[in-house]
Amino acid sequence: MGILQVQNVNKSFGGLKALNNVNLDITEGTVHAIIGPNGAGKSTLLNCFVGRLRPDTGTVKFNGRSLLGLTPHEINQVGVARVFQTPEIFSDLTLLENVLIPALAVRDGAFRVNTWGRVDSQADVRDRAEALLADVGLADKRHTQSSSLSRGDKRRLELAMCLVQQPKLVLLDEPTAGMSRADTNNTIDLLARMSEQHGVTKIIIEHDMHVVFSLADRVTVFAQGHPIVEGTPDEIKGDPRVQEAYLGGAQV
Ligand SMILES: Nc1ncnc2c1ncn2[C@@H]1O[C@H](COP(=O)(O)OP(=O)(O)OP(=O)(O)O)[C@@H](O)[C@H]1O
Repeated sequence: MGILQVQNVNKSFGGLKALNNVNLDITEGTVHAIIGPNGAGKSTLLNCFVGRLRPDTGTVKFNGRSLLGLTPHEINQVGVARVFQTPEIFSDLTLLENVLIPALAVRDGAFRVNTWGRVDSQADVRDRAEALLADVGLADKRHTQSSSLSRGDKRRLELAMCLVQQPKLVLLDEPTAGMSRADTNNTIDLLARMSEQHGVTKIIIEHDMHVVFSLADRVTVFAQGHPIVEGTPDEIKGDPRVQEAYLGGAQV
């Protein structure tokens, strides 16, 4: 049984069927990429995993437990974390403070102002936050205000904010969108190292095939709200159904 099981999920917006009978089984410890042309339903699916959208029908189970009806915070608490396309960080706070907030929130159930006052005495949480900032290459900047970071560094910070929660499943929405090739390659290296060190299961939505083929163990290709092909990167490369789905768009 996979760590995440999606069965017969449908989601419509008015007359538009964004997800059409989706079945997916994500194996624990793997990197699973979801690709497909614009409008194929990838983000809608991710939103159903994190409680931002509720499917019209079907089930989404994480470690055998239904996620449907849970709030985004509750889903976070059971071990599912999401890294957004646009980093969601607190610009006025330092990098270390940014990493401490989700660490304390996940430990205490919610972030409370009176908890903040005791942060310095929370050696375990602080040590973990500092270690993760070092992991993502931001140790030197830990006392810097986050608003001054480059886009690439902001994404690295968000990754540390995600991993400090010790999630079992991480959902990454276009982790290299808008990055230079050099920053993209650094992010690929970082994500690969994260898989080795933390063994976290990852679902990646990505348009950049270089990223997909560098990181993914399995790939599911979506078209018009439905998974049309699933396999290893080698299996889906050159599959005529995939080429057809993109209609001459991204070369797979
Ligand atoms: N909140 C919404 N209300 C109405 N239609 C929506 C909503 N969210 C998504 N859609 C539509 O559902 C379809 C699937 O969109 P979705 O964003 O899931 O695709 P995607 O594969 O993530 O695309 P992209 O790669 O461009 O991000 C699209 O036709 C989109 O316009």
